Amino acid sequence: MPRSNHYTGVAGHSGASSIQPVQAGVLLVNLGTPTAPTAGAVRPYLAEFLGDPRVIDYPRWLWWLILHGVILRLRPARSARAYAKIWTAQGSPLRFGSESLVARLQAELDRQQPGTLRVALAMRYGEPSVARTIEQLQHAGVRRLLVLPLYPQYSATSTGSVIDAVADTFKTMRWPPELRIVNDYHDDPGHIGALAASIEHWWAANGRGDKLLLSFHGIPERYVRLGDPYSDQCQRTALLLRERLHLGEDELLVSFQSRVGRESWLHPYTDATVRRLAADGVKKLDIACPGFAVDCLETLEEIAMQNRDFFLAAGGETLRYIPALNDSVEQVDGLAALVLRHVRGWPESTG
Ligand SMILES: C=CC1=C(C)c2cc3[nH]c(cc4nc(cc5[nH]c(cc1n2)c(C)c5CCC(=O)O)C(CCC(=O)O)=C4C)c(C)c3C=C
Ligand SMILES: [Fe+2]
Ligand SMILES: [Fe+2]
Repeated sequence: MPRSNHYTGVAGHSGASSIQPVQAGVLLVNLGTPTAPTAGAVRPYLAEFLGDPRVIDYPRWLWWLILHGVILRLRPARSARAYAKIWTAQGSPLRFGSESLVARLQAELDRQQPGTLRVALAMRYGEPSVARTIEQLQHAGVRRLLVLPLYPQYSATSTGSVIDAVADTFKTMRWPPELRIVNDYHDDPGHIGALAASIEHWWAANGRGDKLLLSFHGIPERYVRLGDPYSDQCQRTALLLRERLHLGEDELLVSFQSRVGRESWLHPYTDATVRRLAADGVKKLDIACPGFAVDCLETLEEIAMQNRDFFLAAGGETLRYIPALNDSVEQVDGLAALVLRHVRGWPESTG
């Protein structure tokens, strides 16, 4: 393949003069979501997501056979039924929640530092893609790019994959912008403060359960053995949050959800934990999912519906899901502070 055909030219940069000088682009990246709650729309989404070697690292030929021969025949219909339960008039919660967060973050950054930062949203899988969004920022004159994956805890399967997508895009550009990538913000004081405030506000409005369970998305334990810091970062977030909320060790628990496949994933599993708590006599259980910046299938369906049913069936009385930070003032303020810290030192001119 002639490499030169892949490069996007610098022509797009000429757009810079027609708008206010933009100092830096801020690219928020979330996972991505199907375009409709149907098997036909879920299949290509799952094919891209589960075809990513960062997510599933089996030998390509073997995994290709399993993925296309078995999983993509069965899972799309099942996942579509789950998506249908949380789909709204505005579409997928992950998508409109992320869009609203980006709009509010732009407004807040404009208020604090008028005209200097341009915020955009990309999805790791599906649209708007990382490649197309970076190219649009480049066309708008952005010569400095801060990438902020919306994953508070680093995992190679999530954040690492966003880094791949950015690197792949840069490979196609003749004149890529300067680059900074936030690896994680699991212990960022603004973020911990935002989580604590949102849980406290929710308790003030709705009362408090007997225990608070923090459920994080799981990953295979093998990935942690290979050096993924995800598990440590989840535990650290939980500890910092427990201290901020002044809770005892037995009042706040951690578990891991959304296991896929046969390998052993991070323990304890959320479904086994809610059943055990009910069996131990816990009647009112509150669950929050601090690893998810925005509500999505994994929180609204898996936690608020499926795990609620498990808890009630095992003898619990009420399981209440405390919403993600979404586009709240707490999240917007926390991320605005994080962004301003990370762009510090980038000079005024657009280069
Ligand atoms: C099979 C391997 C998977 C790994 C590893 C994994 C890690 C991981 N995922 C998130 C965040 C989200 N995952 C979401 C959905 C989802 N996750 C997997 C599989 C793995 N995730 C699948 C197959 C799906 C699709 C739904 C399904 O069929 O069950 C979502 C929600 C998307 C939405 O549209 O609402 C998020 C968000 C993280 C943070 C992570 C590693 C830490
Ligand atoms: Fe996932
Ligand atoms: Fe799930």
